[in-house]
Amino acid sequence: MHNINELNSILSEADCLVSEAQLNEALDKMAQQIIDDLADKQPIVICVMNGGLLPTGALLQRLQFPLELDYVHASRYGMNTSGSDLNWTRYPQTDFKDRVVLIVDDIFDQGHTVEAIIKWFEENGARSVYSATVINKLHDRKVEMRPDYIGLDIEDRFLFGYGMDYQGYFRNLQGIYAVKGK
Ligand SMILES: O=P(O)(O)OC[C@H]1O[C@H](OP(=O)(O)OP(=O)(O)O)[C@H](O)[C@@H]1O
Ligand SMILES: Nc1nc2[nH]cnc2c(=O)[nH]1
Repeated sequence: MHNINELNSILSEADCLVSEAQLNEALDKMAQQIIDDLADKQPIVICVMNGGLLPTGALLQRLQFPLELDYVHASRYGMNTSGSDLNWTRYPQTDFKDRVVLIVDDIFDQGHTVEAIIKWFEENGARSVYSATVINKLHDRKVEMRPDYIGLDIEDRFLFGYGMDYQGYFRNLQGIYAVKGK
């Protein structure tokens, strides 16, 4: 457990890059695009834990059509930050063979996570795989593909809030912050 005074000063000194209102506007636009494309496709929405939790909940509230929900946990950070191999600790339980799948995550940074998850679903029998991330971080260290639905482009800093953690904390914030000086 971290010192609460240190955590509070990280938050109070951080730069707020995206407000709750800006997040909601971006989520509304993403949801409308998803509705236009998938409302008649009975997709399986896949939340990529842990970061995808808030974005998935926010999108689901805006998607009032027939869909199913499942989640995966597949992570490269903390294990091997340079490679694209994922450490899967939870596979989906819903039968997605020949189904349309929508992957939802918080951030598309280098893109290895979303790219590898899409590939896994495609190789294991999904009919088609779409992807959505609230944040796209702007830099030139990325994989070639891009998510089908992106909320906001953000500068290349260490971010937290709205799914993203600072040392395990602050995933719950209704805004996106950058650590001071980073
Ligand atoms: O685009 P990339 O460079 O691959 O990075 C993005 C991934 O990193 C974070 O997850 P992380 O593996 O840290 O796990 P978490 O969701 O539990 O925080 C985030 O939630 C994305 O899944
Ligand atoms: N918390 C956090 N996780 C990430 N995973 C990939 N990029 C980031 C980031 O900027 N912040």
